[in-house]
Amino acid sequence: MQGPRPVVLSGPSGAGKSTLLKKLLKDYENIFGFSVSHTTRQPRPGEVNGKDYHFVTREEMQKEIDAGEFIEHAEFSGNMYGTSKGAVQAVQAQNQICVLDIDIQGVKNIKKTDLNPIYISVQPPSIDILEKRLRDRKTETEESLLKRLTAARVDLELSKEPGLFDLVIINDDLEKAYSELKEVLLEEIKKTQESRKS
Ligand SMILES: Nc1nc2c(ncn2[C@@H]2O[C@H](COP(=O)(O)OP(=O)(O)O)[C@@H](O)[C@H]2O)c(=O)[nH]1
Ligand SMILES: Nc1ncnc2c1ncn2[C@@H]1O[C@H](COP(=O)(O)OP(=O)(O)O)[C@@H](O)[C@H]1O
Repeated sequence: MQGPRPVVLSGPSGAGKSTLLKKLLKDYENIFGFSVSHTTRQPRPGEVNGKDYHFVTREEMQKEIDAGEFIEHAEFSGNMYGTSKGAVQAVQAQNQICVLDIDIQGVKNIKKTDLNPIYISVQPPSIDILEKRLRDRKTETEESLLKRLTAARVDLELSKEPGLFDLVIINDDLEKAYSELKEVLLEEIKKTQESRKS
């Protein structure tokens, strides 16, 4: 595949993936581009259709999956999520580093493709801290919060598989976690900046 290597950010819901990603996209506006996933979950206040997600019905999404338009898709906490070929192509067409925010099933399925990204797992310091962050975020009902915590335990267990991730970032202090993220991406950032000059 042409262009810079994509980046996969995975890890439990509430671990801080979106927070880290937003910082990265803000600091390196032209370097990184977000792969906008499809989902059947309801938008949260402030989320923008086409920017945070493509919000679709289950029927619409299944139709596109059947038509072969998705690189990967998964069921998470009662909703469908997936990366369309178009989402990745839109970023790569800009010669930007494509960043995907996907769950661990997505990671396993992306491994079967030729995308060849850098795999990073963002993890909380503990399950208790994760629960507090998810509660404080105030985006979930009690039911979806409990589902996310169950999925988080599974995620943390499966993430121990040797070689699954190139890097595990424990997101305790946000600035420290962000520095670790930038550090691992430095080479790709430099390459992309260089290619802009020539
Ligand atoms: N496999 C897969 N997972 C996704 C995709 N988009 C988002 N996810 C994952 O779905 C989970 C739930 O995402 P979301 O509902 O936005 O909740 P949040 O992570 O708590 O903000 C997270 O683990 C995301 O990484 C996708 O396209 N494919
Ligand atoms: N290092 C951190 N310390 C304290 N709170 C954090 C930290 N990182 C993220 N948060 C907060 O935790 C919540 C979950 O983070 P978020 O980025 O939404 O996680 P994810 O995208 O992985 O679901 C958010 O309210 C966010 O502001």
